[in-house]
Amino acid sequence: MSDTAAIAQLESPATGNPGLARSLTAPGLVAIGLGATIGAGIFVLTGTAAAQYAGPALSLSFVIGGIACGFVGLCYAELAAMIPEAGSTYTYTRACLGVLPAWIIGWDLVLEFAMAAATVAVGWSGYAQSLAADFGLALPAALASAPGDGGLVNLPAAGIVLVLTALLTRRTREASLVNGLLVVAKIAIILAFVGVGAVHLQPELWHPFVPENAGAFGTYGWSGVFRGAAVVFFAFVGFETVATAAGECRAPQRDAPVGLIGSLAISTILYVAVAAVLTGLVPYQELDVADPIAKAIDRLAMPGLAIVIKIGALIGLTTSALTALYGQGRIFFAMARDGLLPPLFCRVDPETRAPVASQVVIGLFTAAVAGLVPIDILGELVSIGTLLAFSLVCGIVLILRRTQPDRPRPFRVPAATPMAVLGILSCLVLMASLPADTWIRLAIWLVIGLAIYAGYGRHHTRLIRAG
Ligand SMILES: NC(=[NH2+])NCCC[C@H](N)C(=O)O
Repeated sequence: MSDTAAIAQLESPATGNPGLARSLTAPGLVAIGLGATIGAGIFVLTGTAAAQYAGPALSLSFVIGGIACGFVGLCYAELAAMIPEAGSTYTYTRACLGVLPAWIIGWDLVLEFAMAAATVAVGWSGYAQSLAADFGLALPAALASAPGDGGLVNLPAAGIVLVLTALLTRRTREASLVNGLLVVAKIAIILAFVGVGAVHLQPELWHPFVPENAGAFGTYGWSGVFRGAAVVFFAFVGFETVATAAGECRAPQRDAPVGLIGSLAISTILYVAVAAVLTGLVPYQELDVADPIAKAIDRLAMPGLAIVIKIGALIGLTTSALTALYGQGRIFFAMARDGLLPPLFCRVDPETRAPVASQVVIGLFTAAVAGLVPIDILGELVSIGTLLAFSLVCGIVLILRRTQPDRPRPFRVPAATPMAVLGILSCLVLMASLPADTWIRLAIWLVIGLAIYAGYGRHHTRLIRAG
């Protein structure tokens, strides 16, 4: 569980609460960012992205993703420092554009959070099964993967979501220390992989660096590099969690951007290194597996290390899924308070002060998704949903510079107009690189959201505003 700031805010629903301790410094923010960010993207999706889209050029895909997030990160920093109710994209949209756009974005954020949690859970299941196999244990095939992947239900994926949900219904105050330790463990594992792998590299596997396009957009070639970037964009999702903690840092104008860009830079460097090592150890065509890092280590015939790495991956995936589930609870909390969702979602348990009912509903939904949908479909849906939210954040920065030029901005994006426009453009390019199916799924998701708004939110926000 990474962001204590968010927890504190949830525990005292009056947002902008003066009681929030301003205790976080830049390194603490960087740790929050890394805790929320490093997970299934690097441990799982790198495999398919290299095998199906980018080949060895996957490291370049990560560079592209990192640059796009850099523009967006600066925009987040400006909004986080400016709108003290810094919650999430939902809160910014609600404050700047009104109820309907806020609902659309809030609904879109379900992709970025609940669906991300489901994606990570499927990745967790892959590593857990791979670890169990090292000890001769295996699940019946029907319980090992989703229907689209040849099973009936992915039981470990659904199970981990339910376990984490149970955790989230409890008090989570001392979470930050634990988070710090887990982040260190996660990074140590990645560095160990990069270090050991670097010694055994077979550079000839990097040639050709950009494999020739196989005749369809996105299958290798430069379009494959961009599709790879759009798919592994998932790996960057979560760095913006730092923005939610801006209200708790000592000097937000300095620390928020350092925290955002710092955690982004560190994760980008780690990702590029992992992608390079991975594709230098295993022919990219063979990486189409649920546990690519483990597969690479298996080749080195170091069984001890393989087990350590798998455990490390499981730890990393657990924190990533936990923060995503937690963040979803918090977004629904804000939306329910505005009347866009039933009051159940902002009910806080008097004893644990956690939004218990809401976490349970979210947990059941997410567990079902994790049990039934294959990881590539989920990951791409998360990427497109997040890219949409990110481009909106850049747009809001631009709109507010027009409409509210005098509002105090403790942090200002340098060269705001070009930066925000570049942010929007890079998000759009990545979205455009995703398969048509993903666009259709996004459209269906948004239509369902609009129907719910018409049937529920529209009437209830009016009531709340009138009362
Ligand atoms: N707040 C979130 N949406 N968290 C999910 C983050 C997913 C993370 N980037 C990963 O690769 O596992």
